[in-house]
Amino acid sequence: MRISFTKMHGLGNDFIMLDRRETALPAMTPPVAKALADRTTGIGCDQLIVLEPCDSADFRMRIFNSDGGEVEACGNAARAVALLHGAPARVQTDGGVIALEPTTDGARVDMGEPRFDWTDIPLAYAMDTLAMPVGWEMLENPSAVNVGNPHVIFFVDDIDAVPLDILGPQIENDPLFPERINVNVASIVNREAIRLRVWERGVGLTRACGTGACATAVVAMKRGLVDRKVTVTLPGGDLSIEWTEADRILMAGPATESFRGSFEWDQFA
Ligand SMILES: N[C@@H](CCC[C@H](N)C(=O)O)C(=O)O
Repeated sequence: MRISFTKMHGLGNDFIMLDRRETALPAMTPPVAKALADRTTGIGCDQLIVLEPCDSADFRMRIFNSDGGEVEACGNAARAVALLHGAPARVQTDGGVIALEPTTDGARVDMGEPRFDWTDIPLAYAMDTLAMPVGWEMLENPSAVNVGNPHVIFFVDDIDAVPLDILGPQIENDPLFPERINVNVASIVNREAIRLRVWERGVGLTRACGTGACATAVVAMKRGLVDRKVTVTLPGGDLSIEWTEADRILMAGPATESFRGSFEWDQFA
């Protein structure tokens, strides 16, 4: 069976998008997602996104990391979905319902409410999630938050001096994080600007992580380091993040369609 896909990206964080909302396609599985995401033998992407019909919202968005694991949230892909859908929509994800709307240069997304309890991250045992009494070599005293998916955030003077390719996988797979974790290193530039690099759970270093930007912004706000609206600069570019008085995280930034193509399902199944 020949399957059509759209290749998209948000700040260089790239996606294969499959639309099952109106076309019957075979069900996605972790091994097929992993094979398609492989940059050497497949099409190649950081995340594979599947859109499906759903009763509780306008449609459902499923997210598979390049290691094949299905996860709850993806901020950059949410903006790409807004562009693909072309109209405001409420979208069911495994991390909750998000609301997205396309803009002239990308999309705006209401990512929902952050959760800070240690059971929400989740952590293996109770601790203060704003100032965690733990460390891995040069990375110490992080914060953790769940913004649909789990993040740990380290504030450092120089994000480029952190060997995130070495410490990222150690922290991602530490037993403190029973569902593994996305690892963020951030520097405060001023009260309205943050620099950020992310080691993504199930992927590795990416050009940008939308949920990482949301997670970093809200814990920086909670620590009193920045104002309630900031620009987060990632290797792939900038995102605007606001944490409203109504406890919603609003993200705005670009999204781009790269190309459309098709593949033979049996080649990857
Ligand atoms: N690229 C993403 C996050 C994708 C999921 C993440 N790797 C996880 O495992 O939770 C984003 O833009 O938010």
